[in-house]
Amino acid sequence: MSTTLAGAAFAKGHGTENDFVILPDPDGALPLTAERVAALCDRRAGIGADGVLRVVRSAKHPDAAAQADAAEWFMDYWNADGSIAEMCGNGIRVFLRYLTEAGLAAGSAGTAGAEITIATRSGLRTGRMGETIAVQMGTPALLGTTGAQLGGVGYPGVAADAGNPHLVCPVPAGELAGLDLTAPPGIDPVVFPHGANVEFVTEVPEPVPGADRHVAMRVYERGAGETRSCGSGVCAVAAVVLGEAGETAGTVAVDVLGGRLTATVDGDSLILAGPAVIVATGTLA
Ligand SMILES: N[C@@H](CCC[C@H](N)C(=O)O)C(=O)O
Repeated sequence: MSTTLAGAAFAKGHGTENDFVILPDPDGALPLTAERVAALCDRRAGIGADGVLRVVRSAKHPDAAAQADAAEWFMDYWNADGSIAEMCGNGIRVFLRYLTEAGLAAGSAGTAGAEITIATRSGLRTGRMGETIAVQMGTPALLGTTGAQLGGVGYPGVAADAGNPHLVCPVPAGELAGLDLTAPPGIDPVVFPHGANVEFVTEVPEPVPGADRHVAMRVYERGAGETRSCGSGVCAVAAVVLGEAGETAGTVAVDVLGGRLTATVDGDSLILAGPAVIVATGTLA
């Protein structure tokens, strides 16, 4: 086993500009550490990304071996600061795009309409391939009211578990763009002992064809800072928006800084849909 990442293949991809370095590592042999992940994600001295997606055979990783019968591949997700997270909704779509473009998806799995199931630290997730990729994420659990502090202002919000922890805070129309997310919002460590991703969300009056509700969101991600999109955050936002309206079904269009995602809820089902592209491949020096 090598002691450095030198010579390792990589790809770079993004989903609504939530960007990732992808490391194909079928046997789980790369010596990945928090420091090396942070160096890869450094936007000046590294490749630059919000996180790393390591592509490992489920059978070869202790966090996924129990899922190996149902999913050949495990998304080993790391945040830009080197911390490990349980879930990444945009990461799943980029991971699936990588699998198909790299020829790692079995059979006809690369063709439009085909479904691919992968393992994550929060369990199995299945995506339907196409120009956009639609992933069955399951409905986040809503865990009650709490709040965030930003610039000395308190924002009441709802805690949600989308496989990873979220806090969804509605803000008045017109305030979203002016929020200063250069520093982490304050959150209650009792409610969030492992930190949280914080979404600020506001209604958008213009209707979106095919959607029942239209909102805009900005997010401060645990382990990455403000990012241009967060798929699991969109799931949490959709669950909160529909929940507060007393609805159990509907499609929510969510504008993020990097584009638009949709979340379609129907009972326990939540399908997150949006684009995912691979933009570069190379070899680490
Ligand atoms: N951007 C991701 C979420 C990545 C993990 C998150 N920062 C955490 O620590 O939970 C997404 O698209 O869901």
